[in-house]
Amino acid sequence: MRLFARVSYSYGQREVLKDLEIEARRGELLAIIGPNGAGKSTLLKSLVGILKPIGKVELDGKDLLSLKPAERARLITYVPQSSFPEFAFTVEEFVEMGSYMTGGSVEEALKKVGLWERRRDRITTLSGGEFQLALIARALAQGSRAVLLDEPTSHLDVNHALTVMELLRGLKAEKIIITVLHDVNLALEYADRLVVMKDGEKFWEGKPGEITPDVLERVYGIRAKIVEVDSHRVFIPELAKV
Ligand SMILES: Nc1ncnc2c1ncn2[C@@H]1O[C@H](COP(=O)(O)OP(=O)(O)OP(=O)(O)O)[C@@H](O)[C@H]1O
Repeated sequence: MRLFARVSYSYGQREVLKDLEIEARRGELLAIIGPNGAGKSTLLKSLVGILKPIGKVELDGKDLLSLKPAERARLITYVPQSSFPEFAFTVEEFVEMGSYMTGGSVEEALKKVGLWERRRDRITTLSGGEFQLALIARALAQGSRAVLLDEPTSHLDVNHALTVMELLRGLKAEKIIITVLHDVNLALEYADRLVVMKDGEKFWEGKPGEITPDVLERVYGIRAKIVEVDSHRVFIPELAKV
């Protein structure tokens, strides 16, 4: 399974994606990082067809931009930034919304994220971290080949953030997984490949082990170090801005 895209996108006169090329394959977790406003969410929305970019988006050679929504839903799924729901669905009903266009398995999705026991609870009774897992279950229930996630760990404590990242690591064997992350250390630890975005362009791409502090300093406009701790690479921003 392979997703390939080359896209530009403008909001009105303002071009926020500038002929950006991206490729993702099953078996590798691709993380997109970069500062606020770099265009990360716009890129994901362009890849899944929420926005209509100029260019091409292909999944296993199929042109996603020309497909009808129901056909596209079988191939690619978007997990939006978490915002807590106001409505009174049960967890199971919420996850069923993912499967209704494609007929994917709700039970399998709930079991995969560990919410099967909570399926009859109201979605509003879940914690923020559990709700994020429900969002991922809803995406899995869609049964698509590619899942694109927008900052799935942003409201989570470190334990829940690791749970989500472990889940994604487990899913990469069966699906194309692309995730936007704000936490550089989660990206360094879990991604097989990193795309660093700045001002609507790809600023750097490579393996997490290859990125240098200089790249992160230039893209985030800070001073930083990358140190090795127990054979993990850890990004440490210098706290006082110079
Ligand atoms: N609906 C919109 N209309 C006009 N401009 C928009 C719209 N959505 C986003 N933008 C602008 O496009 C640029 C890219 O936004 P985008 O949300 O893709 O960035 P991001 O990298 O995901 O940012 P963040 O990390 O803050 O979520 C920003 O300058 C933003 O202000």
